[in-house]
Amino acid sequence: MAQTPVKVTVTGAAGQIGYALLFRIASGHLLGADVPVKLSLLEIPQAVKAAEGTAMELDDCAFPLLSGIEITDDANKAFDGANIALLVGARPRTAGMERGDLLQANGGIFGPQGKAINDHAADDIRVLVVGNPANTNALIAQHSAPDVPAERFTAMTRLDHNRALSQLAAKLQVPVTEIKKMTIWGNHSATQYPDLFHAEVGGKIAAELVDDAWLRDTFIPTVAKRGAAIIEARGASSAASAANAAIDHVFDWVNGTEWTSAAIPSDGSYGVPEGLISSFPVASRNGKWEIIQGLEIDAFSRERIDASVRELEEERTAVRELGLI
Ligand SMILES: NC(=O)C1=CN([C@@H]2O[C@H](COP(=O)(O)OP(=O)(O)OC[C@H]3O[C@@H](n4cnc5c(N)ncnc54)[C@H](O)[C@@H]3O)[C@@H](O)[C@H]2O)C=CC1
Ligand SMILES: O=C([O-])CC(=O)C(=O)O
Repeated sequence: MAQTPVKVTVTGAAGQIGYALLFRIASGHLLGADVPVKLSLLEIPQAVKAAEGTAMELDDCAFPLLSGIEITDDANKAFDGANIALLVGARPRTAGMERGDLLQANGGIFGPQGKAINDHAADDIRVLVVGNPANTNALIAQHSAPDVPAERFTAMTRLDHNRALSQLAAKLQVPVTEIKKMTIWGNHSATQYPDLFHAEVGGKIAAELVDDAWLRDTFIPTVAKRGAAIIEARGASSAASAANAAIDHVFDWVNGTEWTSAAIPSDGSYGVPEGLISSFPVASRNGKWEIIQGLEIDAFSRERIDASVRELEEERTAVRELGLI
């Protein structure tokens, strides 16, 4: 008998990341080439028609693994029975908007979506938040879903991880596949810390293969500010690379990996306050993320991890004060 399709809900489905993401989910890249999927697209009412257009194109691909598509502006329907939720739709910061306004606006999206997940999703629901500010949006959704195990709420730093791999590979003139144990720590923001002191290239520590000035003044800021550089160059934020990273995150979560980066709820490891959704070096075993333990953190790394974690704490305090968590 054919396997029951996995229900994948994508919010912001008519947006630019949605357009790059849906076709790869439907063609088997999210879960595997033998796993049938059912897509559920959640959009705001004004964008439902555009999502319907994307669904027409999905139909026109005749993907063998795509067993159905539903489109709605009702979160309760969209997450009903969902096994995977990709929360992409978010309120972008616009001119004149204060940080508090941005958090409040996103609270109005991620709070109700978290509740709908809580009330309607399947027991094995896994949530990846892509929409910015991703870590704190994930925290808001998680707090609105008290019946879902907290560790099922994650935020995306895989794009930062992939950017770090690519920058280092270009510098050392090696294929990305030669780089192991790359880590992004902290927030998906300019304070994130891409760590070369645990990354290895051909068995050697990456930080020892590059000069200090390049690591500090070129590598770290290039990775951390890559999102802004893409916006500057394209006139729009990263879309296909963000979709690709979302695919990588979920594929590894479900199918396993020995080392990558993901923002997951802290258990207090590495001095990151419990409950913050912060990026760590992680493995995925038996369908669960585990923080890789036992790494030595020197003073240089400590300072940078702490700075990014401080920003996450400030965001948590701000959403607490707004009553969003
Ligand atoms: N974590 C990461 O590494 C990255 C995160 N991003 C973030 O991803 C988000 C989406 O980016 P794009 O697709 O380029 O934006 P976009 O503006 O093209 O699309 C967003 C879509 O979300 C929809 N939407 C808004 N509110 C919604 C709601 N309540 N329910 C359902 N849908 C809703 C909009 O109608 C729109 O179609 C942004 O917040 C962006 O900053 C982008 C790149 C990387
Ligand atoms: O700032 C944005 O919207 C895009 C973003 O997160 C990234 O490219 O890392």
